Amino acid sequence: MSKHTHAFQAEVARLLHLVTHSLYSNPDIFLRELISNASDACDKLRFEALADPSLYEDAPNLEIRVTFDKAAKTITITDNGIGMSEAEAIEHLGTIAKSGTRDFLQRLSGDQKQDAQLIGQFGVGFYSGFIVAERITVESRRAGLPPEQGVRWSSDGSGAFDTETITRAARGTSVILHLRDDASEYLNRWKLKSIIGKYSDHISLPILMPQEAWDKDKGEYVLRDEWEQVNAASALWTRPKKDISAEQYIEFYKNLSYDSEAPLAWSHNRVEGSTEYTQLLYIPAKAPFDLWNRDKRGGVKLYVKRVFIMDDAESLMPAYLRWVKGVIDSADLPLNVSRELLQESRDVKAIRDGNTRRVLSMLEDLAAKDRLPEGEAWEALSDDDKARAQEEAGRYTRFWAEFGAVLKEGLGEDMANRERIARLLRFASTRSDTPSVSLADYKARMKDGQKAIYYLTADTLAAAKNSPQLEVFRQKGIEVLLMTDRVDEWAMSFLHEFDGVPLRSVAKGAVDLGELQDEAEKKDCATSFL
Ligand SMILES: Nc1ncnc2c1ncn2[C@@H]1O[C@H](COP(=O)(O)OP(=O)(O)OP(=O)(O)O)[C@@H](O)[C@H]1O
Repeated sequence: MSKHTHAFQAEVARLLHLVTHSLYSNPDIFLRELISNASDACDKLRFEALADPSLYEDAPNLEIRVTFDKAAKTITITDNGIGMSEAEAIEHLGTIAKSGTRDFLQRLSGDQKQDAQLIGQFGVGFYSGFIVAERITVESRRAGLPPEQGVRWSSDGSGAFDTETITRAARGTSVILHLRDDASEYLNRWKLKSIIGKYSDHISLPILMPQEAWDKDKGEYVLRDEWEQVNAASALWTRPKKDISAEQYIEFYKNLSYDSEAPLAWSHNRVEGSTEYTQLLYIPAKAPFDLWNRDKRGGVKLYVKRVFIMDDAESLMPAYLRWVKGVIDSADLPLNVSRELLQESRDVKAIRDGNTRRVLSMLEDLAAKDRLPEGEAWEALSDDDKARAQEEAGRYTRFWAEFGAVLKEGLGEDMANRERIARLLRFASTRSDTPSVSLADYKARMKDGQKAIYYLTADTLAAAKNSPQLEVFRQKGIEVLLMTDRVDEWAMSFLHEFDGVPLRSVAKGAVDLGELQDEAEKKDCATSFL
């Protein structure tokens, strides 16, 4: 049972330094992170046990227990999930595997306040325990290994950690936080219970806490041996819509996405028919920093009958919608579905098409409500409706500023929905410096006799506006769309017309302004393009 000391990977050491040294804006999240790990560990066990049911040993009911000890100043979070072998503990708790956390480290600015906020947004998983703990001990035993092959991992969060082999009868993991003196407020049942209620209510496993009773002799509350479930423990998406409040949807989104901002919109549906599934999809308010990484598609989690299957369910969402977050729970897919199978499955294709259509209609809805109704239409609204309309106005503009450029990829990627995507596009133009002009707006104000929608691509708005190619259009009072995203030229090459009107780049040689131009002007114009 010898003890070994290991150095943390340099990146972990940096992260820990930050966690322990920065003023943390919301220390409560340590519990959310550790409960989420415990829940993941149970999901993993359930998944592995599909192939090998003996992994359940004699404890098939998966659960998470949270308790504390005032005298010892500890909080313990225990799960009976997959557990870790000694080698796994060394690897998983000593290095950072997640690319997200690495990106996070790269983005650190050195400004403590800003960086502390960033941690809040990302959540740094296990290491957030060090926000409140001066030492963390983890005791674990992997499902399937004998009790003598348990492990104790321990660290004070500076450069190194120790491991030793222990005997542990129960499968799974206990994370024991030895609290710092200034974190003793967490040695309180009510406090822990309310944090669990706030952040972890949706966790689909029971979270248990010991009950408390008044001890007359001691003159204080003491913990009893009886356990009480403190979360609702029904996966949020399985509950009927009418029983879920907006706050619960938003909190679930924050847990899912690590985004600190509320989403712009969500949509929750049970889809019935030849393929049955539940769909809960969110449109975030802010783009992630890795939006341009087309390979990264961790937004939508796939469950099969409430069993978590995989995280980066690429097959569930096309690349141009990779920023959508949410959950799909299918009743039809086999539980042991593999990545390869996912790609071939007709059910999955149906789910993906359904998701795409759903997101597009959420965006259409946001777009329709982006501007407040005017005149009589506005007057006709009740006060409640006016308030709602005011709240919803401007959301599509926000969406477009964050995600518009990625949505344009859809023109090239998703032929079936090209028309719908085209209606969602917004551009700056010779009439508007902000990207607020839709193709429909443009078409509605085309001049009599104008036969095409004109656009110009350039590196910047200033360059576009100063382009000599616009001169003739200005003279004729014809609006030109100004496009400055890198993706524009590529994307527009897929869009030849909109609602029966052809699209023309003003840069592509002589432009025929048709009846709007007399012959002499046409000649001038043609030479000016040579
Ligand atoms: N309770 C646990 N049971 C089993 N393994 C665990 C447990 N907690 C952590 N681990 C292991 O340690 C790894 C690192 O945990 P950490 O929380 O830092 O990152 P993560 O879980 O991968 O990411 P995140 O928590 O941000 O989703 C996990 O991926 C998992 O393999």
